[in-house]
Amino acid sequence: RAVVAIAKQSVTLEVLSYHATASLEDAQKLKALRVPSSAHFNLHNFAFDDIHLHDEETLTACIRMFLDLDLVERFHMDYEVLCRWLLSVKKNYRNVTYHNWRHAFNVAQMMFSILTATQWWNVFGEIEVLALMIACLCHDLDHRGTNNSFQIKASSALAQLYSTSTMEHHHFDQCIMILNSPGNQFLSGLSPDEYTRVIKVLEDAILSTDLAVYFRKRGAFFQIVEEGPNWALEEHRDLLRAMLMTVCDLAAITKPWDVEKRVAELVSSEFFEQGDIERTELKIIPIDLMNREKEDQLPLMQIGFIDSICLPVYEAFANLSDKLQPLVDGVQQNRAHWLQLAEEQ
Ligand SMILES: CCCOc1ccc(S(=O)(=O)N2CCN(C)CC2)cc1-c1nc(CC)cc(=O)[nH]1
Ligand SMILES: [Zn+2]
Repeated sequence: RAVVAIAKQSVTLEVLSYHATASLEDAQKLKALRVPSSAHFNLHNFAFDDIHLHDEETLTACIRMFLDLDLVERFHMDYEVLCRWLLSVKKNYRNVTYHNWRHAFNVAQMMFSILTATQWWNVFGEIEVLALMIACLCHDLDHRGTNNSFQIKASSALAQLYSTSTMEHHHFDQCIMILNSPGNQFLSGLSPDEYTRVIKVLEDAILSTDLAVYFRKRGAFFQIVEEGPNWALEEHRDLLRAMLMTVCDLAAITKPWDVEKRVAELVSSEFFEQGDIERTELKIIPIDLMNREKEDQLPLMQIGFIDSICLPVYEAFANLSDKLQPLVDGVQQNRAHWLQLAEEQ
């Protein structure tokens, strides 16, 4: 009887772990695919738009970024395990309106294009580049389309676990769960010290995607940028990585108007969906940001978002590298579009 019980339990665990990670068959299919060049995907372009890519192509594009950053060779990655890990990460994003796999993929592409355009992959080093790319792909894992304040208001299981940066702690948790899952351990070629370092940088990077953390840290960052040349010093490195995560996370605001307009539509829909749940299930009136009845205020809210959150950090980065000036120009152009819409109201 004991044997049967153990057999049953292992089946249950297998089903659970199956649920959380991709199958070997799917990994072998991805492994067999050709991986087009970064030029084919337009991956070095700040104006990159994923809309024309099929899901499979987003995965081969991720492989292309890891290959071009020389991460596969340098960290002796087993190619099939890398494929399985990418599939598992994608599988652990829910089908929510905005915070889905496509958002994570776009954030990773922006990190790739910034690190290469500025040559900052040299400043950060291979371990930190590896950690930043993993962080971008994993930074919103298992997002439910609701924000931190909703978790607290709904006293969700996640809010019981983490009282601050609730979602971001959960995203990091999910990231570690996948990295430790059988068949997904694509970092097994790293030395123990290298692995420890990657996980530390990874945790800080994912946690810094909480805008509350960005607000807390950005003053010190702007000061360093003001002071001049020694922004690249080791002691400022973690602050730089934290700000870089925000820049990549919010990068839709820098994109050509047709992209920004489409993404803003997704962001507002997800906010309104949360507002609907707050109204029906939590019996509270949602804040304007999440209130469908205040939809007409959206252009003005975007202008406030641009002026108070976006422009300061994109301008600071453009001061560090003029290669990033196109990002500031993109934000300015979108600001003009939102202002035009606000004036038409
Ligand atoms: C597009 C629908 C309206 O979108 C917004 C409305 C208001 C503000 S806000 O700066 O006033 N502020 C941000 C901090 N919150 C805590 C309180 C509200 C931001 C956005 C917004 N956020 C994102 C990031 C997910 C992307 C984006 O495009 N727009
Ligand atoms: Zn995000």
